[in-house]
Amino acid sequence: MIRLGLTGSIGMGKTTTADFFRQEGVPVYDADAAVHELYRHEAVEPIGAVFPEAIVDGVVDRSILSQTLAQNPGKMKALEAIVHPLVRRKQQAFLEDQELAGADLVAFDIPLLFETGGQKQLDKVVVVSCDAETQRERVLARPGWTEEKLAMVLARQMPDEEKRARADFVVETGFGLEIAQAQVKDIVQALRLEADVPWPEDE
Ligand SMILES: CC(C)(COP(=O)(O)OP(=O)(O)OC[C@H]1O[C@@H](n2cnc3c(N)ncnc32)[C@H](O)[C@@H]1O)[C@@H](O)C(=O)NCCC(=O)NCCS
Ligand SMILES: Nc1ncnc2c1ncn2[C@@H]1O[C@H](COP(=O)(O)OP(=O)(O)OP(=O)(O)O)[C@@H](O)[C@H]1O
Repeated sequence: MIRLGLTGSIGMGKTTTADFFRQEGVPVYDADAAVHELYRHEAVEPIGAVFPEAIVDGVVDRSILSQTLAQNPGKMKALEAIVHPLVRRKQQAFLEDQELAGADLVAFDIPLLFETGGQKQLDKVVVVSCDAETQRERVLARPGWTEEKLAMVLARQMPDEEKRARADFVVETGFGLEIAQAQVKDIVQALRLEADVPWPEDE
């Protein structure tokens, strides 16, 4: 089984690109979705111990958490120390399920893949990328996002240029959906060919 990482900085188009992989029949683990789920269940208690104001009706309120972090960016480290080990556990469970199901190719959509060293457990990495101005416009168009919040997030992410340099494949999302989808098809085809190569027989 080939384990493919899918990463890219904020607003680069990871979610959209992950859906193109799903359309090619590739099961995709979604780290952001895992965090959303954790904020309703396992992460509520440990986050409540450090950020009591962020627990509303028994779940983590992301907008309150964001406000706390904007006032005190140093607290992001404490949050990551709680969230990242829980996310890794969910990722491991996904991998085991897919191994049992006999999948030939699986992808892991992980925003902070390089920043957390997660690529070491994967075989190849796809970086999703576009120009910085398009990225900024996309993020600031989202409700609740400001220049300050974007700067706080970007400061904790590896620069796009460095990610591109480390990639096995780059999907360009600044030229429309069709071009990006065609690139995904090519990547999946190349990886499936690689996975099909039979091992040389023992002599
Ligand atoms: C800061 C929070 C509250 C903002 O929530 P909100 O719903 O507004 O945004 P969302 O979670 O969709 O994040 C949007 C993007 O921000 C980036 N981002 C999120 N957390 C981080 C982080 N700790 N460091 C760098 N970038 C981050 C990612 O590119 C992500 O895709 C939230 O992102 C959070 O709790 N982050 C800490 C957990 C974490 O590290 N998640 C990253 C994926 S494992
Ligand atoms: N290939 C593309 N062509 C045109 N627009 C795109 C393309 N890929 C993504 N977009 C647009 O860019 C925006 C951000 O995309 P998406 O939500 O997939 O990014 P993301 O990397 O998952 O973001 P985040 O890291 O912030 O969660 C969306 O409005 C999406 O429609």
